[in-house]
Amino acid sequence: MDETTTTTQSSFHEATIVSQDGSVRTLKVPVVQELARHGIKDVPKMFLRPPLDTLNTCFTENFPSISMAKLRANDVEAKENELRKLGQGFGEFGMVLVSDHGIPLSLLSCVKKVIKGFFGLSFEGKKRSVGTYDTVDNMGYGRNFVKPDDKPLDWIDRLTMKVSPKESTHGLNVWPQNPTNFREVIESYAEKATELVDDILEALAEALSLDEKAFVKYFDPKSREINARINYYPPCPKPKLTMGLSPHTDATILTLLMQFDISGGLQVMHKDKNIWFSVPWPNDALLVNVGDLLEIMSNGKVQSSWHRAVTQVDLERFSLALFFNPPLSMEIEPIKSDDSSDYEYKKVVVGDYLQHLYKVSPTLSKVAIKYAMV
Ligand SMILES: O=C(O)CCC(=O)C(=O)O
Ligand SMILES: [Fe+2]
Repeated sequence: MDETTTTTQSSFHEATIVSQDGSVRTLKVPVVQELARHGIKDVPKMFLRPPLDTLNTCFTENFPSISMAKLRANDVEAKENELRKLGQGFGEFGMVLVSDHGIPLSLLSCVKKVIKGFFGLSFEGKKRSVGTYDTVDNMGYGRNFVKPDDKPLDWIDRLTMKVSPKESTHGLNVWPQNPTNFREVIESYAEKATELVDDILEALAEALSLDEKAFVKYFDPKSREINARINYYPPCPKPKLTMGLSPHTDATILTLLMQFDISGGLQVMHKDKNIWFSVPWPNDALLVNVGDLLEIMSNGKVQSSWHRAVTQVDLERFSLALFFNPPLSMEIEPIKSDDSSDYEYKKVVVGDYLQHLYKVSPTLSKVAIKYAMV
């Protein structure tokens, strides 16, 4: 039978719910892709929330954007200019768009193709393709984040995999088997993306007048953690009453995002203006997002972004996030520089910080980072 015709409206993800008192139970959550496929008009209550402030969202042509080609070239003046934009963008929004990134467009096309191949399968087909994830938290297809009882659920389907270190997936059936080249393609992309992220971290160190290796030295190629998450936001009949991805910061050093098929959806809070901005994301540009750990390491000179994804009526959207982290057992702290004497952040163990963030999430504003503040 055709894979795409075997779905039913009664497909569910199993979501683990942790209540305030610590008790744990499992909730069956409708698969939003299946709801959208069946053209539902009434969004189930568990996804509804008070009307969104979307009318207050700002649009700007001047969103921070850097050219990697200029940053990597030998033209001193052009490089200085990109370094300034990088530092400024990370300081104001906690993110910058990256053009001329050097990752072949043919590879980006392959990434889109395998992702669409997977999400084009029926629900049962997807489950068969990915196998089970019994021992890895938050990995796998479609599990929702662990949420307190009363919080509305996000309008999203997800697929999360460990990319690095490779041994960490040993024995687990963590990658889709269908499409057959899924893993190979995403790993090739992650390899190129890692070079890009290393270059950005070196550039950032230069922009902040730190030693060039100040950040990348935490990123030993053998031990660093890279997770990949595909976010799929199907069309939603009630965009003002739902959220694709609730406001959050990423528990990373950096996150690299690519998106398709449409450019709207991601919004970010401006640090001082306290207004949501829609990210004007050109085709084929990538987006690099500051996570909480880089905020700590830079002693607040760059800020992790407070961001969210909204839903849209007739449009579907995919994004692929690569989350870059040091090993969970590593300690990080603000990097000493000549001009800093006051440290606003303290030493934390990466894994402890991540656990803290997941424990307190979701929150209405950026509070998890306070755990790492003096
Ligand atoms: O869909 C997007 O653009 C944002 C995704 C995101 O914030 C995440 O995966 O952490
Ligand atoms: Fe995020």
